[in-house]
Amino acid sequence: MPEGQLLEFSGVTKRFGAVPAVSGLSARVEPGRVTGFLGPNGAGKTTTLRILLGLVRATEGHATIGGRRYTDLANPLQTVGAVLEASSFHPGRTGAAHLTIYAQAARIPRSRVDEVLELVGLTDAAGRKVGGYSLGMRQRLGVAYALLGDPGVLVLDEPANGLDPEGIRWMRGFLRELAAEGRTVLVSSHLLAEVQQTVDALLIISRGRLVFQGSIDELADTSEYASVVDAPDRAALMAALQAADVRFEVLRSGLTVRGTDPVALGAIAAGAGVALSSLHRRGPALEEVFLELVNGTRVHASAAGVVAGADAAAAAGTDAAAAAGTDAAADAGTDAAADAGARVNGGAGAVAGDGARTEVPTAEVEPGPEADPDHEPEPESGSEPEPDPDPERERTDEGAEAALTAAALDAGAAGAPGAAASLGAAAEAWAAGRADHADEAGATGVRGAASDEVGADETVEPEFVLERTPGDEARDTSERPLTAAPAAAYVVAGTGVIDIVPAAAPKPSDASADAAPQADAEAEAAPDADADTSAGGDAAPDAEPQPDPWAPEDADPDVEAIAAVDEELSTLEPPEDDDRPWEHYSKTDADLEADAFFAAFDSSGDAEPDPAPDPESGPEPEPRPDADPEHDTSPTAPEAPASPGAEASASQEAEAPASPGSEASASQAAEASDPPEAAASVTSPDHGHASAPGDHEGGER
Ligand SMILES: Nc1ncnc2c1ncn2[C@@H]1O[C@H](COP(=O)(O)OP(=O)(O)OP(=O)(O)O)[C@@H](O)[C@H]1O
Repeated sequence: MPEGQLLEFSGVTKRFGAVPAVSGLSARVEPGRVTGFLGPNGAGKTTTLRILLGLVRATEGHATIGGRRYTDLANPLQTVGAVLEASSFHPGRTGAAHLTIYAQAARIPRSRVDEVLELVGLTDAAGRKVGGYSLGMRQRLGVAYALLGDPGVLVLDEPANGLDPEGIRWMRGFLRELAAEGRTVLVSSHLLAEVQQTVDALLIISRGRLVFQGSIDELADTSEYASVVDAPDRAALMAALQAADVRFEVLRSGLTVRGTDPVALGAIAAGAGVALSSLHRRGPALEEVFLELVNGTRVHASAAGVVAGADAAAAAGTDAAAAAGTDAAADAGTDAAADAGARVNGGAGAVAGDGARTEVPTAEVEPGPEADPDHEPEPESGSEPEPDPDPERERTDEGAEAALTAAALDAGAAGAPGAAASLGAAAEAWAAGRADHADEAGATGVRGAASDEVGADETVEPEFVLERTPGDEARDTSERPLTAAPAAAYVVAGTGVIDIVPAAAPKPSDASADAAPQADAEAEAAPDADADTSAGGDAAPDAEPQPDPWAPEDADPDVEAIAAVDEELSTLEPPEDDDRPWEHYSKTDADLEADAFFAAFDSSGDAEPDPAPDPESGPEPEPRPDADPEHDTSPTAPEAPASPGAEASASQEAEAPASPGSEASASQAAEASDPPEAAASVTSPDHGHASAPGDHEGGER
């Protein structure tokens, strides 16, 4: 039986620029229980969980799992199963293929895939592509992924999202079972009602601060509770209570007693031989208590030290002021003063939950008593960050850090041979590369490698996925030569769910590592063999012959194995009962002809012939009488959009409409000649690294 581990947060603070996402959070999460991690939107739950999972670096403090930081775990996948969001699975892979690939990378027996699919009730849908899964099915798949390594710790971010009532009931029972087995289960939610029936313990945060820690029973003060008792013979009951010196109020619903709990009342009635018709405890609605805690009008002793200096901003109901924070306060290390509502002038930048930068309206907050400059903020319990023993951790390049994290995350075991090791090494190669070029992160458009600045998307999702911007090619080849292209790399979604990206074979003229995500996208297209995959097929005759990353002699053996698993487990045809047939639509010959016909008109206005075609790029493409789907899915296709050669190909493709019969390639070129779009599809936060099934499935719509 897997062993649950104690999770500890010690003075965890995270600031994104001026935005304090988490402030001095100290808490414990015990094994053998389901712990709810509650807070309103933007309270800092996800950030805290990401810190726990090593996906985000804490500004101060640390979080440990069984006394170790995540990055120090020997077998992370077997220790912690985590799902931070349900949507980051590649839509072109089947549920079974996803899990099999992760299992393989972590050296988990393949039989475990069937087990976890069964556990989450997805056996029947195992062979369907995730693009056709409902949100609830993705949640289940996320849980299956988390359980793959049979870990003792489960960390689930809003697992009930998207589940129907039956699914929510299932999830509740399932989590309780896992906790009953001794595992540590930490579940976030922004609704108390959602977790109320499931959790044994609660952590509640508001604006990054812990405001409650304890059991649900402890949420309200015992003095706020009353017992209501009644009996068919009410007079006899009243006499019994009076004899026991218990004061009561007579209401229509029964006798209301304060200060005596229901057990004691039951005993008194039993002692007097009075049969009861009702006995229950009545207290303030827990939802109200929760709201009061998060808006700062109620302070609970369990977090008294942490929330000391009651938050004037909260009292004034000015969330914006709290979110804005003040640099001055942060600099002075007086978070309490910042929250107390030091006057904030001007709008402040903040990042919305979806990662988009938004302007927080100016909030003028009169300083409350705690904003008094003489006011000494109370020390936060346990918030003193321990000095980090490892100076390496002090590096500010979060991209590199995240790469290392990812390497550890899925490698299964440090130094594990085979796929896990080679993939981990690849991630480390990236990490090293990023560390050396941290200052270039913004310029090269590597998302997630930026600093803590507000607006920087610091999630780890794209750490190994380059969004190419014009000029990247030059930097890639001259300023950042890679001595060896990684055999494969990870794509870590912002959610923490990881995908494995086989990379293109190294090639001097190409930053081959950059092609990896595209290769992944195309890898998905390959089994489907659809017609208008990309312009790569047409580009092939013009460009230098490219090594085929999928040819057996060029492919890393492990990558090949992964591709084989993919192919084996991917259904080429949707099942008959498929409820999303459009996800699997493949273009017919007639569709292709129509595309070609209209593309000729479109291109005549949009795609000007290139007056000076690059002489290096080879001869004009041969006009083709028709668009040959086989040709379009040429193995060289993966490299075209992401490599420098692709631009040359694309510009040549723009000429194609002038050549009779080449309209089909023109339409494909139009799709391929927009590298930023291709890059965006690789790093979409909604899909981890793919924006839509059609992007990867050879023109499926
Ligand atoms: N990468 C980032 N860059 C800048 N600010 C961020 C970033 N990630 C989170 N934040 C900010 O940190 C705060 C906490 O966000 P977080 O996502 O942790 O909250 P949450 O409690 O999980 O919210 P929700 O319930 O809406 O998911 C918010 O103000 C958010 O805008």
